[in-house]
Amino acid sequence: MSNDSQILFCFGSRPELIKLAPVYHNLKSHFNITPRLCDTGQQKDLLADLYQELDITADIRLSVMKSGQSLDQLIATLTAQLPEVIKRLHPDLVVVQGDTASAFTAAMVAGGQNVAVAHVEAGLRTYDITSPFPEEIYRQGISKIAAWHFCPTEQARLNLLKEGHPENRIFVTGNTVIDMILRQKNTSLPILAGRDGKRPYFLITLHRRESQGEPLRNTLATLMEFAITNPAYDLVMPLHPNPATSTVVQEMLGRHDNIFLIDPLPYPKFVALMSGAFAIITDSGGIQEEAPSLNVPVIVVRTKTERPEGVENGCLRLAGTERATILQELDLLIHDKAHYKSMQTAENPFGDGHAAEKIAHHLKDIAESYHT
Ligand SMILES: CC(=O)N[C@@H]1[C@@H](OP(=O)(O)OP(=O)(O)OC[C@H]2O[C@@H](n3ccc(=O)[nH]c3=O)[C@H](O)[C@@H]2O)O[C@H](CO)[C@@H](O)[C@@H]1O
Repeated sequence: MSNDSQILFCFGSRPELIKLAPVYHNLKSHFNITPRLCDTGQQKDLLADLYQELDITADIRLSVMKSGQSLDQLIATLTAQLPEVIKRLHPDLVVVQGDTASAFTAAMVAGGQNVAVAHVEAGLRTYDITSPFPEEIYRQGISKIAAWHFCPTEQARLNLLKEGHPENRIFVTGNTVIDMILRQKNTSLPILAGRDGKRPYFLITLHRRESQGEPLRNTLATLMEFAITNPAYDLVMPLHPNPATSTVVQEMLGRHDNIFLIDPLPYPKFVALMSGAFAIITDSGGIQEEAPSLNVPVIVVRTKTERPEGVENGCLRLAGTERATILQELDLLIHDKAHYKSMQTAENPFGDGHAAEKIAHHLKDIAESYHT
């Protein structure tokens, strides 16, 4: 590849940076290519420490967030600012990851400037644009624009083939988050004030937009009931900075002996917290992929998942957001040892830890083919 060839990564959230970091490091170490990085600023606070932890520096940091801003306003601001970035850097290829507003807008702007787009974590689908909302809209939109698709699983590839994408533009690589999790060094568990470290705990994260309102309240009331009736277990919950969820969580789960609400944790500490958990209750996407590599069962409090492979393999259970189904899954975990063991030992279908090197290899060839 000629030295002048340019790859630009555009991202804005914690999971995008976590999942793009292994690709970035592979391009640098195996091909001597340093991709340019444009951080849109969508989750500025969550990314602050992450750069240091991942040994990465962004070339461009936009500052697009305003308090109370809607996703439409964010997209409008990014649509106004990104063309200038792309014109100035003149990349041969723009790489986006996943399903955020930043990824969607970057793909749209790059596509509009006739710059090829490559999509990491392509082909995840529920085919319901209300769940996850608005991520399903963003990822379907990105697939329409992208010329190259890196799928974590064979199922994701089949989704894209069914939608008519050409076979020779789709690569099954595994998910880069597995590369990341397998390379995490053992970090000691964070000490939580007032918590006896010997008690088993459920780790909880909740932040999906479509759950806000009734589904979130149902889930939280159920978790409180579980905490009261099962005092031998602790519930530990790092709060997502989105006030729409954290305010309700504080109101409904605050001030209870075996419930610990904490600030978001730096990635290595969070991985340690996942590793030590009895089980995880979450609506996060990345955690559904990571936890099976740590042999920790996951209860997904969503009505749909775009990760059916995890349910089929037995590492994830889809509990929905209703009291009866959530309690049923939690009771099974604490009372049925064979069930717990089978979840704990189920194979992780989302990757083998070599996704990033495969993607980096393709990106190098692709960028070279576009370079003039
Ligand atoms: C619809 C959907 O599923 N979409 C997903 C969505 O992301 P998500 O739902 O996975 O987002 P979060 O749950 O916020 O982040 C998770 C990451 O954060 C780490 N973590 C967590 C708490 C903490 O205190 N400290 C941390 O370090 C954790 O280990 C994990 O790696 O967008 C991504 C980007 O496009 C997509 O890839 C992805 O499909």
